[in-house]
Amino acid sequence: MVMMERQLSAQAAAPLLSVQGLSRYYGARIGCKDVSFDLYPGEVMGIVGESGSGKSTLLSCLAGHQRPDAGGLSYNGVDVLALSEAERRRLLRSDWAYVHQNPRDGLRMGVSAGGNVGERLMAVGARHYGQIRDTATDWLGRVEIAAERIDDRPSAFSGGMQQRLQIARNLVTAPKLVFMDEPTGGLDVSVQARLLDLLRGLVRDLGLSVVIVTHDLAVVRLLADRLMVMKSGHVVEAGLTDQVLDDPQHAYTQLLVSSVLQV
Ligand SMILES: Nc1ncnc2c1ncn2[C@@H]1O[C@H](COP(=O)(O)OP(=O)(O)OP(=O)(O)O)[C@@H](O)[C@H]1O
Repeated sequence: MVMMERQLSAQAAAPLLSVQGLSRYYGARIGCKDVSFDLYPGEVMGIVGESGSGKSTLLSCLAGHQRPDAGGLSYNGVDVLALSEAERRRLLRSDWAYVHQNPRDGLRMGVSAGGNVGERLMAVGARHYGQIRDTATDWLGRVEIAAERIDDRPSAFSGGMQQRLQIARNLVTAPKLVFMDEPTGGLDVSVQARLLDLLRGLVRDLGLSVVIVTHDLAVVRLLADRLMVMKSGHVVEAGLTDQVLDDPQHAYTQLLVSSVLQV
């Protein structure tokens, strides 16, 4: 037991996720190439770049949705690429979460809002119906969905509500690492701003470690501690978010930043 505690405290100073030389090809085409970074507990890493730069490919390799062709990936010191399918699924259920851009990809549309949140709790062992419903109600409140909507299906919700429900479904099991793919994309600007505020509060309150992909620099400015800029599958610049955005070194990052300023 003491040894386990020692191991855990040693891990607190170690990276949660460690990525080395990750590459993924689609035939001869580069999806992403030679990406390396460490993500520490409680840290938010933003990945930005134009369409086709490799953000989604990288995120799906990190989250275990596709297998990289080369490179290493370890989580809490465990070699993720060496896990069996069953072990990987357990990790995805217990420690990781994935927020899709389109809430329909991350929700079960035929199941009530409460059921969408509750079934995640059941997947990690919760059995007491009353407690599951109470926790689901609490989480609906945290994402600003009225408790009276608990039995409604997501199809009766607005896009912003659906996205907030997807976030509740993902965070209810207290994951340590959350992958987010354009979580505010496809929403009205005013809805985006509110959702972003909500996400920022949750990330801070829960001390989440996050890898977030977006093409929106305002999203990373608000959420990300660090930033990686991708172009044609490669990371062309990386650093603290404010540093990269206020003083971009690479010509492509300068272009990204200045094109936002001109809008
Ligand atoms: N399933 C696939 N088959 C073949 N090539 C693919 C596939 N998915 C992505 N690619 C290619 O890999 C490269 C990176 O694409 P990716 O979707 O990762 O970029 P992205 O930055 O996420 O773009 P977007 O912001 O538009 O989603 C592109 O050249 C793309 O054409």
